[in-house]
Amino acid sequence: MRKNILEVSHLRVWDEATGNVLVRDSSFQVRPGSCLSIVGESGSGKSVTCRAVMRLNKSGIRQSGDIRFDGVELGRLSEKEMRNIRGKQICMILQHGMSAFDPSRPIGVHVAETLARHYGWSKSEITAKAKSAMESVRLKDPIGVLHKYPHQLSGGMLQRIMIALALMLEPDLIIADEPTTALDTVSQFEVVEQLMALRERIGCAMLFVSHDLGVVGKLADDILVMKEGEIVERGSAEVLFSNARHAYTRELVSAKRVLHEHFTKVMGGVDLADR
Ligand SMILES: Nc1ncnc2c1ncn2[C@@H]1O[C@H](COP(=O)(O)OP(=O)(O)OP(=O)(O)O)[C@@H](O)[C@H]1O
Repeated sequence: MRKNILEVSHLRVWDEATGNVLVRDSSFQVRPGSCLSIVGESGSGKSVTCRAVMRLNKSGIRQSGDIRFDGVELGRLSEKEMRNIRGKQICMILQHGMSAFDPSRPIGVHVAETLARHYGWSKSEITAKAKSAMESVRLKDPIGVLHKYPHQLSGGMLQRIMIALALMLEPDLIIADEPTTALDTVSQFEVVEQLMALRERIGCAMLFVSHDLGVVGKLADDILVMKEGEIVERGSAEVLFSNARHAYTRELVSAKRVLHEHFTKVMGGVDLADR
């Protein structure tokens, strides 16, 4: 059997200024091609965990423990080596597309620079590949979109551009931190569909953070539940949804059911979650 693509052992993250521990002693693995979802209430340490893997927490935030990506201990890499891994081997899809793109430059410039940094493609090759990837995430008029600035596009469009970029970069791991939270319901479904298609096409693994268990149910093979910086439960999605052991997980699952029933009722009986 192939080794895990990501192995996190005894990750501890703390705020140097206050001494507050943000993640206590977190260990988990992601198998190649599988999706591990981290769920939990706001402030439980999900984003800090993702940023620790990417080594992107703010400078006052310290971390210890061992993070291995494809067998390589990321903590030992120089910042330059880490930059080569980010994007090409690990792609991050963030909650707000706006924060992922430079607001002062058209989207196409960002896309071209990212691709040129990792591949030696010519300008015309980049345009052709970007056009085809953007069409496959159902973005209309891709060339027009490449000329737009981030503020001229909707949140759902920016998320799909990030997914298109991941399609072109073909990373081994995608870290998606609440990629659907800021979107309206229709865009949420479109983005989840595209993330599922992306996994199918490039076979990448995924670390998927969300507090929306409906979305998690569509994507996750395995789930970690975090609370106050600690992993309080873990297991396969199937087992966790039907047979949660921890009271907190049961609360999450039943809150999801109530929301889901309410949603079905207000939609006049149409169950979008099962589309
Ligand atoms: N730059 C920072 N400086 C100090 N504390 C921070 C910083 N970033 C996050 N924290 C703290 O770390 C804890 C975990 O935050 P984190 O953003 O990981 O939570 P989360 O589970 O992702 O929540 P959400 O679902 O709201 O995004 C919180 O108590 C937060 O206040």
